[in-house]
Amino acid sequence: MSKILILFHSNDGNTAKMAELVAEGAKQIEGATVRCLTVDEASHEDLIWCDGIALGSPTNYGTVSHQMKMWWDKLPPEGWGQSDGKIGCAFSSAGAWGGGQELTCMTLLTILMNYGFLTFGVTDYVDKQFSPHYGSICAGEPREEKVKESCRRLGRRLSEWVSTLHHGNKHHHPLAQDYDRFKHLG
Ligand SMILES: Cc1cc2nc3c(=O)[nH]c(=O)nc-3n(C[C@H](O)[C@H](O)[C@H](O)COP(=O)(O)O)c2cc1C
Repeated sequence: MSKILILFHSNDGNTAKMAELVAEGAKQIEGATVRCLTVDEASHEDLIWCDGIALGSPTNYGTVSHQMKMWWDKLPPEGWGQSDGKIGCAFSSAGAWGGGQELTCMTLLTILMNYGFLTFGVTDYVDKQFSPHYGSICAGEPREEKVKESCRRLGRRLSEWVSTLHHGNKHHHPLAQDYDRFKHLG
């Protein structure tokens, strides 16, 4: 069983909607159990529980929200070093395209790296000139199908990696999938 945690903060619901789509994608791989929790709902036990995490925050001044940072800052120090080798990825909503979403994703990934998570990007093109290379990003709420699919693909990829690397299911490796990952390339 792949244990997937979607952990997010959202002031106005946009990142929350992304989180639901990431969860939807994660469930596309058989054997995935998903917990989709806000920073107010999640505890350190959820972090210990998971094999893989998708971390989502609104972009606030080009970086993570203080609520997201606080969640990590308040973790018990003895939990540090317990997540080495787990898989991690990131997503963020900002007010505008180019509003700093990828900077936020990189900061989220940096937090995960500090905890020993193996972080990944997604090479797929989910639409023409549209890819979640450094994590799924969105301006406002996810409305367009390509944005929604980018969130689903991130979650699916997380489940694919967890199933492959943690449970030895080679048929779940991204390169073994039969959907067209680069249909829109070019
Ligand atoms: C304190 C604060 C700082 C913000 N900083 C940025 C920013 O740097 N770039 C941007 O494009 N939008 C910025 N925004 C807008 C939010 O990122 C945007 O509304 C986002 O969709 C909110 O996501 P949420 O609904 O999950 O809270 C900021 C909003 C707030 C409240």
